[in-house]
Parts: sequence; C-alpha cells; structure tokens
Amino acid sequence: MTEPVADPAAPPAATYGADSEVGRLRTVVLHRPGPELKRLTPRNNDKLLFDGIPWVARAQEEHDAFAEALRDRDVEVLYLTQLLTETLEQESARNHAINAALTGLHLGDTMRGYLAGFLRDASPAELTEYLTAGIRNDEVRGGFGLVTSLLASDDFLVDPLPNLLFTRDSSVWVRDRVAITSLSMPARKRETQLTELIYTEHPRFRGTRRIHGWHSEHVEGGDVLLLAPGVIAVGVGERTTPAGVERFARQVFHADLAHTVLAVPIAQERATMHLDTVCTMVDVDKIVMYPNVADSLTAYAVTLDDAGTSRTERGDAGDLSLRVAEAEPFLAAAARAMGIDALHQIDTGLDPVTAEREQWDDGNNTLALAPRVAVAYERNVETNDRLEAAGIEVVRIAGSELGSGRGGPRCMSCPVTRDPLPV
Ligand SMILES: NC(=[NH2+])NCCC[C@H](N)C(=O)O
Repeated sequence: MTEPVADPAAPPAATYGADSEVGRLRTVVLHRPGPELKRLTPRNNDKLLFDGIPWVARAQEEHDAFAEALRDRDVEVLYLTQLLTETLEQESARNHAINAALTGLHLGDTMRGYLAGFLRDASPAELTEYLTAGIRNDEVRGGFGLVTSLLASDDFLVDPLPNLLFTRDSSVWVRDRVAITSLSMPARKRETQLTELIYTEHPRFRGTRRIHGWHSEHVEGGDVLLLAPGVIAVGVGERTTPAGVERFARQVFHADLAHTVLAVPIAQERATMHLDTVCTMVDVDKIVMYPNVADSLTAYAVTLDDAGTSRTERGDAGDLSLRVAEAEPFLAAAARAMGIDALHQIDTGLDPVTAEREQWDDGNNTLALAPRVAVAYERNVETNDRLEAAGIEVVRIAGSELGSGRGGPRCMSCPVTRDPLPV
C-alpha cells in the first residue's frame, strides 16, 4: 500500500499519539464483541485462541460497561467496526479489503470469483460484518464447485476474527506514528489488514505516518510497553520474535521516536503470551507485575550505535547499527533508561497460587487512564487491593465473559491519544 496523501480536511495527525502508558487517556479504539464471537465452538476455540465459549450478550454488556467507565472519565471511545464501515464507504478501500480477504489458498478460483462479486455488492456495514464474522461454507448461495463440495459445511471461506476484541495487539501508537503490527498466530493475521486500512484510508487518520506493517517480522502490540517518553519495552516470546523487535527498534530510532528499546524475553507459553500479561505501568514510576517472574525478568537494552549522527544522515532504517547491551534485571535496566531512581513493583499477591490465578485472569493487564488511575477486572481482588494500597485508584469492571479470550482492560484497548506527561 502506498504512503497516504495528507487530506487538508483531516485534523493534523500530530493531534494523535502517545508517548507513555500513563499520560491522561483522551481517545481509545475498542471493539465491541459481535457476531464473530458466535463463531466459537468447542471444536475451534483453541485454534481461535479462546479458552472457553463466551456468552456473547453478557460479554457485550460487560464491554458496554467498560466503554461507559472510560466515557465517564471523558475518554473518547472509537469503535473499530464503525471506523471500518466508514472506511469501506470508499471504493478503493472496499476493493483493497475484498482482495486482501480473498487471498487464502483454500478458496480456489471459482469460489474466489463468486465471493469477490458478492462482497462488492454488500453495503459498507454488511462488508464489515463479513470481514469480521467471516463466511462459512454453508452460508454461500453461489460459487458452487469442487471447493464447496469437498470442504465441510462449517468450514470457513473467510475466517472470523474473534480476537478483534483485543485492539491492543493489531496497532500501537508510538508518539505521532502508528505501528501496524504483524501478528504471529494464523487466527489473527487478517486483523492487521483491517487496522492498516483504517489508518490509511479513514478520513480521520489520513496523513498519519505509519511504521512496521503486517508484512514485517512479528511484533504484537501487547508486547509493546511505552515505559516513559523515549523508552519502549518489547516482550519477545510466543508472539513477538527477536527479528521483530530488531526491526521495530530500527524503525523507532530512525523516526526519532525513542532512544532505548528494551528487549524482554518472556516464557513462550499461553499464560504469558504478551509482556502485558505479566506487567503494565500504573504510574510514571510504578508497574504492576506478576511476582513469579519479577526476579527472573531480564532486558537487553538496545540503543543506536551512532547516537551522535543527525537523522538526515541516517539513510534507511535498515542501515542503522544497533548497540545491544548484556542482559540485566528488567527493573534496573528500565529505571536506568527512564532516568529514574527506581521503577517500583506492585505485585499480584505474595502467595504464589493466588498470584498465578490472578495473573491468568489478567490481574497484571490494567489500563491506565492517567497516572495512578487504572481500569482492572474486579475479580482480581488481591491484586486490586494491593494496587489501592500503593495509592492507585482502581476502576473495576466485570470480565467474566470478556476474560475467556485471555485479555484484560489493556489488551482490549488501543490508546490513540494520551496527553504527554508533565515534564
Ligand atoms: N495484549 C494481550 N495480552 N492480548 C491478549 C490476546 C488474547 C488473544 N486470545 C490471543 O491469544 O491472541
């Protein structure tokens, strides 16, 4: 896709962006759970990365309450599907989205041709639904042939995207740029085609400069933590790869978005799929962290090797040479890069079993609305008590159904604008 042309009617892109995890939150993108969750069955839920089969109506209620809690604090809530529908009003965006959705090698030309025509005739809202909830073999009314005969009736021709709920992962704002991420799990790959389209074609975002991209090495937004202006921690584990963080670091240095990237190895397990499942920032110098990993978490500080060179002399991002320090304890490396005496850890309970349970239920996955104000799942009683004891105001939300996809308030939100931190 080509670089977007600035639209004079659009607000300047510089009004968007974030340079920390805790600056006052102004605008956020959420995805209200919809028909894509109704596609989950006990046979496909593992592949689709859900640990259970959510009760969709209740999940919607819980999500509406989450959105309301944000609006009550004057946060502007944008919905991903609404942005997508508005984007799809443009012919070029529709064609792009349709072509991208039909590239799968499972379709065959007969079905691909039929679906292309069918989707072209759909309204923008219908197209949004087909692109997010998917299309099952037994739902088509044409294009019949070998493929439709031999696939099972409940096989998907266009896969549903139940993990759209976790808007954190498919894009990340770093200062005034948006990174389109590259998701590693097959069930989530298509999500970034949609976020790329929105940030490229939606009038509201036209002119926004992008970094990374869904063709690049894997980086997922849940692994990216803006610890402080200029300091970004990136988890490397089940999702983000070593090559992903290397590419990401070069790009943020090239665009002068950060001076240090901390590459943080995390266990390649479902329970710790992203860095934000084990820690998130709740204040400028406080992080809620899973105690069972706190002592072993390390970081490799990555900086530019030619820090004295001016940007214009730097050429391509790929030419930048990186300096990679030895691994050291995460909290110490983070504090040094952030220029503070200590990054204080608030942990999820000293009893390792309670900590493990609350970690699994996203106790460490809080969304800061401002320094010392964080949204958290109400069920993580011990973690929330400890947050309050440390002076953090906890905005509690229900998540009995939302949590079945293994994601908390941070995963379910993509901050588009946060106030810069006071200096
Ligand atoms: N940032 C996060 N922790 N996101 C959680 C994503 C959960 C989702 N079911 C997945 O496995 O991908």
